[in-house]
Amino acid sequence: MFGKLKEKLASFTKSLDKTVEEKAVELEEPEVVVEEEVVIEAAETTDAADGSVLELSEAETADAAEAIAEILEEETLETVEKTNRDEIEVSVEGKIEETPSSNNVLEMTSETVSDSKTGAENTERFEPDETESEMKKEKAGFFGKAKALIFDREVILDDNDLEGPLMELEIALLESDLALTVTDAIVASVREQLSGTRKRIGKNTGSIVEEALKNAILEVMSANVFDFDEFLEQRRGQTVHIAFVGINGTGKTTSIAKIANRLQKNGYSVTIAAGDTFRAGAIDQIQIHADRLGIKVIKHQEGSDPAAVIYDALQYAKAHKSDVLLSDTAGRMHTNVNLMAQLEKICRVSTPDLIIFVDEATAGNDAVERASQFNGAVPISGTILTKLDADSKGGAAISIAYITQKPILFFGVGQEYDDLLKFDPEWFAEKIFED
Ligand SMILES: Nc1nc2c(ncn2[C@@H]2O[C@H](COP(=O)(O)OP(=O)(O)OP(=O)(O)O)[C@@H](O)[C@H]2O)c(=O)[nH]1
Repeated sequence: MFGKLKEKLASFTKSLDKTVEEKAVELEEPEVVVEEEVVIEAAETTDAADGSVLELSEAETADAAEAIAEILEEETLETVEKTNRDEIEVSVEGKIEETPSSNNVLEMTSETVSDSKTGAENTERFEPDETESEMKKEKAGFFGKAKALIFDREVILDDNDLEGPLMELEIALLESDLALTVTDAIVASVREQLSGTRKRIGKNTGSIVEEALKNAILEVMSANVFDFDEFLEQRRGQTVHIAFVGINGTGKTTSIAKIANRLQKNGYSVTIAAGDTFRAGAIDQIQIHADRLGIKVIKHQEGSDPAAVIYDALQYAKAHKSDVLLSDTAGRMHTNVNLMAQLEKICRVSTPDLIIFVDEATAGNDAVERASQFNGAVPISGTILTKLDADSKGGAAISIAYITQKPILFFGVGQEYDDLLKFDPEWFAEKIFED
């Protein structure tokens, strides 16, 4: 899902990660953030038989080796060369080995680094007459500090650093069918979050960029978040009328069937109004779904006044204490003035509690434009975006709530009745960043 958008966002994060990495500085006086006990415990519990080899987990050893490698500056090596003490070799295969030094020169290879940090303090620590257990603790303490050095870094990005990557982000979003205003809002939010502020980044540079982008997307997608289930729950005992509007063929009828199925599973009784009297076969189509689900359909002849059908259906639903009435309407182009006027009439006569706009995610910016136009004609309560399972770029899903200032309610993700996901901005944001 959202393959192309993911790809483009990943390219932006990668490019900015590189800048972050380049600008990251180690903190001069790091706090010891590593739990030393963990290292001590690992070392003590896996002592080799001869007592000279301490086993660490692979990850800890890799971290320790990386940490030590980082802090072994030339100057440090010189200091160590001067000290007459035991050497500690850390190999990336997972062992810390104490080896009595045959001479006082330390060798560093890509696989092996030697403990040194700063001379005097460590010279004292590794005196040969210390007990083994004390030595282990000291080593662990050293690794803790060494790791802290590497893990505790920070970065400050300025506008110059962000300019190139943010331009890349803007293009990526526009190419993913995001509306211009939404793109601008996301770029501005990312800039605001990253520019000028000190960011502690620890070891993982990637997370701050991804986090900023995720926050920005969440911000624009969370317009007037509305809980459909809660809305219905608060109205139990009344007949809630929900009308579905949109253009032709976007999945309105199928979405009505999916919602009906979901409502029934949640214990609501449902009636359907066959309000698409315009398209040949539309009444039969909704009837087929209703038969499968065991739902009563109120219908008139093809070509009759849809407002009248829906009005009748509402009276029926109320009289039969149906919890929810779902009204289908004919698909119409948002540009067709007469049909949009007819839609206004339907909504005036039957006063729906919710008007749900249905469009397909694959339509990208067109869907956003249509949502905006429908919302101008009748006050939509929210959107169902269908066909997210098809190759949508993801832009419409991000833009539509921001442009209409009405929430996305559900995503259609297939042709089966259960292929309906309740919208959750967090889920969406996770989805576009998952591997
Ligand atoms: N892949 C996929 N197909 C869907 C989804 N929702 C609907 N469809 C398919 O889209 C096609 C059109 O769906 P309809 O429900 O007939 O669309 P409509 O908006 O009612 O069409 P009109 O009656 O012409 O206004 C059908 O083949 C559906 O099975 C979805 O979420 N994913």
